[in-house]
Amino acid sequence: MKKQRILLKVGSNTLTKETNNISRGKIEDIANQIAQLKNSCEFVIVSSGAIAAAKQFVKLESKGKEITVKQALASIGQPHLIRIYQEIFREAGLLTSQCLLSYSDFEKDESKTNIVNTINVLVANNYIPIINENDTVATDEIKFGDNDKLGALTASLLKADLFIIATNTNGIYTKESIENNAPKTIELVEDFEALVKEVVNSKSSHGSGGMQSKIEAASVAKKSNIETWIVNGLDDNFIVNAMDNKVPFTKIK
Ligand SMILES: Nc1ncnc2c1ncn2[C@@H]1O[C@H](COP(=O)(O)OP(=O)(O)O)[C@@H](O)[C@H]1O
Ligand SMILES: N[C@@H](CCC(=O)OP(=O)(O)O)C(=O)O
Repeated sequence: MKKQRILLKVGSNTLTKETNNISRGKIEDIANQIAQLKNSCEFVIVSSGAIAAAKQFVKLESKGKEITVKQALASIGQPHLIRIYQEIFREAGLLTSQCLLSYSDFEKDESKTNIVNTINVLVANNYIPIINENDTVATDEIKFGDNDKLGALTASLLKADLFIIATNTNGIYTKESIENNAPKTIELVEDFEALVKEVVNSKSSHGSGGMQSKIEAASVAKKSNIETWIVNGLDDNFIVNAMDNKVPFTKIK
């Protein structure tokens, strides 16, 4: 049986469980779910969290631009982040690798071919690629938003069967329900144009793109006929529970 290829995007908020530290418990939760699903699904992860990881260890002095400090923090935090993934995934019997990509790589045919070839070999050998933006050379993600678009571009390039975005809400809520303080999930999106009107102008403490960038990412995936699920990564077992329809989340077909 051909395995379902899933591109999982995990934001800083999910990884820190909205605290100031990377949550080993959350990474364990992700590892346990992947281990549980490994006979039917193959995973590629786009993970943020490099800057959040660095902030645990250092405070940088700088008279330079804020963006440059963030790039330096990402460089310090990325190896820590990967070390934590590697330690925890290994305990769950899973192998991991690191790939650092930037938007411009998706504009060059040769780079695209190299990305696909490398990742296919990794996956065929049961390695789980953990992708982040190469923040030293590119500032798109840390300046404009988050890894949502990187996740969507990667899902399209790798011909994923499903794109899962883990964030800190039960998917996309209706605007009216947010305003009434009783958030209600839009479970199935068919009218994409109407969806954009539901976005409210807020984002979470560690996140940067808000729901707008998730919707844009979903539209990139949709163009490649990939379904996007926006799920609450703060909950334990969020992937398996969404697959079993046990929790509210947004499905964008
Ligand atoms: N319609 C909506 N439904 C749910 N969340 C929304 C909506 N509109 C805006 N948001 C905001 O988007 C946030 C999630 O995006 P973001 O902060 O970038 O998180 P992440 O780090 O997971 O990428 C939510 O916490 C919420 O504040
Ligand atoms: N690439 C950087 C920043 C990415 C970022 O902020 O993304 P997200 O948490 O998805 O809103 C990092 O790993 O810290």
